[in-house]
Amino acid sequence: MPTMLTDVFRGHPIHLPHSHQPDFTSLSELPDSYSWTPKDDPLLDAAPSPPAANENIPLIDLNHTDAANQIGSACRTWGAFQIANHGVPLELLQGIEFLTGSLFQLPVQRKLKAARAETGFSGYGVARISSFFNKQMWSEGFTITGSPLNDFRKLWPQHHLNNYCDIVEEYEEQMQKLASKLMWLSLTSLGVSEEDIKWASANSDLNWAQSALQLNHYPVCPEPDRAMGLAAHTDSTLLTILHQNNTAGLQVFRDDIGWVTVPPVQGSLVVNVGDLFHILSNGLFKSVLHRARVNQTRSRLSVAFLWGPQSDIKISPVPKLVSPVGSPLYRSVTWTEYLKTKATHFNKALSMIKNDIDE
Ligand SMILES: C=C1C[C@]23C[C@@]1(O)CC[C@H]2[C@@]12CCC[C@@](C)(C(=O)O1)[C@H]2[C@@H]3C(=O)O
Ligand SMILES: O=C(O)CCC(=O)C(=O)O
Ligand SMILES: [Fe+2]
Repeated sequence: MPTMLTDVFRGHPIHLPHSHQPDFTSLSELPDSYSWTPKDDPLLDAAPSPPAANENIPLIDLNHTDAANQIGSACRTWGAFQIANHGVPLELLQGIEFLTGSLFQLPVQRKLKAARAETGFSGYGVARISSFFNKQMWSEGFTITGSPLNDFRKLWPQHHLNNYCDIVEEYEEQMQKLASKLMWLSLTSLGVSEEDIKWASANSDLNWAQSALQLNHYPVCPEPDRAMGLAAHTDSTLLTILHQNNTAGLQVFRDDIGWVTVPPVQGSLVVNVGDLFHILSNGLFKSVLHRARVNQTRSRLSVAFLWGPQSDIKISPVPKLVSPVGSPLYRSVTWTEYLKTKATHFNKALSMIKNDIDE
């Protein structure tokens, strides 16, 4: 029986101060515990230098005949891109955004009834990565995997439940199909076909994949320049698909440029390459470092669909992408093993599974 995502953190309790979650709306000044300096995050002020300030991740039309190459190129240079004409109905994006908004509008005491347990996976709370930082993040989150019914029951009266569960189910189904399509488009650009990765066959019913939804809320903040919504991290996924509301905040990092803000484009979705796709592509696709900043006048919502393989699937560099004389850059790893490594070593997880290669 493969481990499900719900079991991943069983042996890895993380003490997270959910119960200290403030009522953000009541704070008119930024408490010191929320004020970040470069000591708390060395990349904090890596701003784009003026000549590069106009650079941005590409917006790719999925109906374009050259979409596969454009996606491949974006995965290599940015590790992120936006997509239009992705086929996910606008009403569904509006539906999940409405659900997310109404969840975070609930009083803190109600949200805490569905708090994520220390060894648990789903529910309400601060970001899992909070334990790696001295300062707190100006955000709250809600993680869902599988049916959200049990958690939603703790939040809402019966008459909302069917509708909200249907939205989540439909959203996950659409995202699942889209993620598989995007993975195959980007692999095609590298000359990799289904023959090369049998477990991920595009024609299978996606039984090999599993996912989680991360709902994020970044409340209005009295001093946004000193606060941090979600600290810099890479996702552990193959791919992450993100819907953001119409408030900017997501930033991606490029070594040669610095932090670049991803502007919200109505109806489009942001796609991030995660660590497992970086491994699968033998380092050709970049798992992108990203973070979320906050805003003084507008609150921000985002919904991240975190997508990876079932827990018994070993991910390793596709042999075709390892040069005939070279060796794979990474050892093989399952998503579960990787999430556990990440839960202990955070942003060092990827380098921990790197092979030692003699130059
Ligand atoms: C499957 C997962 C990926 C994730 C950890 C999680 O168990 C569920 C939440 C995900 C998330 C979202 C915010 C950033 C992140 C680093 C975190 O702390 O929780 C990611 C995790 C990840 O991709 O490693
Ligand atoms: O809110 C955002 O834009 C980023 C969210 C994110 O990175 C995540 O949930 O993993
Ligand atoms: Fe992320």
